Amino acid sequence: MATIKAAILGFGTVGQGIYHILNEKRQELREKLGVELEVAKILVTDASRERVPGTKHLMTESMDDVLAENNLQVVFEAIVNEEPAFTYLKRAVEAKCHVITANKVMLAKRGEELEALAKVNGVFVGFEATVAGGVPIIKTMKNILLVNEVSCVQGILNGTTNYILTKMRAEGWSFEQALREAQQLGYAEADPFNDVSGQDAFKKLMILSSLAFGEQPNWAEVEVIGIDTISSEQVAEATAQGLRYRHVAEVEKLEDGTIHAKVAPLLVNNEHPLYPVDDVFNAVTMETNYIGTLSVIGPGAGMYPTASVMVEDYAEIIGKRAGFTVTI
Ligand SMILES: NC(=O)C1=CN([C@@H]2O[C@H](COP(=O)(O)OP(=O)(O)OC[C@H]3O[C@@H](n4cnc5c(N)ncnc54)[C@H](OP(=O)(O)O)[C@@H]3O)[C@@H](O)[C@H]2O)C=CC1
Ligand SMILES: N[C@@H](CC=O)C(=O)O
Repeated sequence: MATIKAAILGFGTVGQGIYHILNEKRQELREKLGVELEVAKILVTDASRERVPGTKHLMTESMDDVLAENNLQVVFEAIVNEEPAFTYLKRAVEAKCHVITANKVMLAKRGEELEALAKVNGVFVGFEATVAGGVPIIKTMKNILLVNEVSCVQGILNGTTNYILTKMRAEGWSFEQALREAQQLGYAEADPFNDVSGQDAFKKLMILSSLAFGEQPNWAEVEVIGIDTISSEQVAEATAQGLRYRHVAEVEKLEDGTIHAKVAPLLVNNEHPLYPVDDVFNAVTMETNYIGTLSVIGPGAGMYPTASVMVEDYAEIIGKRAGFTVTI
């Protein structure tokens, strides 16, 4: 049986999740895909620290070392920020590797460039994990767009902020306490300012805009308001009135063809579809011309939901490459 060699860039919450799932599902993946997968290298900033027992020999701090691996075919990327992630993935694509990323900061800005480069090099870019964690919004939207036009996308795109708002309301926790817990659970970004300021939801919204409309609005013109201005008193007051705070991202194509986007907290009553969406859950609603209104809901962050969709991307890419659809 042929062996596919893979590298994992970043070995924090998401990177470790990928490693665990690949190990736990090794045999099933081998049976479904007809190939063996071997994790050959793991890139981190500090290779002296063994995060998972038995992985020290795979660790490196050098992308040159990763790309020097003979016959490397797949690169999973779970590091942070636009650079050096984009440069690493560009080099991987030029070396004819398929790339699968969770990095929405990089993809929102450089996704089109990366996909164009991948096309030229005959490889695929998997990016399901960049938006809404374990919610399969990218593949759902790609399918819908085969037939439909999407006019508007709205939803909760950040798990950390929804978790914080839920805990402040339902448990009476302070903002700080809820954020600390979200960090411990692996939901928050390395710099959680990106979550609470709305920047993380904004980057995800821009990825959805590219997919739905083939373009993004001018970033400077998008109003982005986080949840860091909402006090415990405001949450309690809303609850007393039967209302809940939700952090909502929305992008729509107007009749004149312009794209309008906004990220901001919204007070909703019990008739609003986002009212029951609690905890780390995300929800995305699309308005389409043939299907009508469609929503997908699920865990928006965390080790296993995120890593799962990345391994699903891997299975889909390997299947496509071999000319078949992977089925259960
Ligand atoms: N956590 C989640 O629920 C989700 C996260 N994501 C995205 O996935 C990515 C990873 O997130 P997460 O796992 O939570 O983050 P972590 O902070 O837990 O892990 C980041 C990892 O990347 C490594 N790293 C960072 N910069 C570099 C670099 N320049 N070179 C080599 N390695 C580097 C770190 O190395 P070291 O260990 O040495 O510090 C660490 O292992 C981010 O882009 C995030 O936005 C997407 C969906 C959900
Ligand atoms: N920090 C992000 C992680 C997933 O993208 C979030 O909380 O949604």
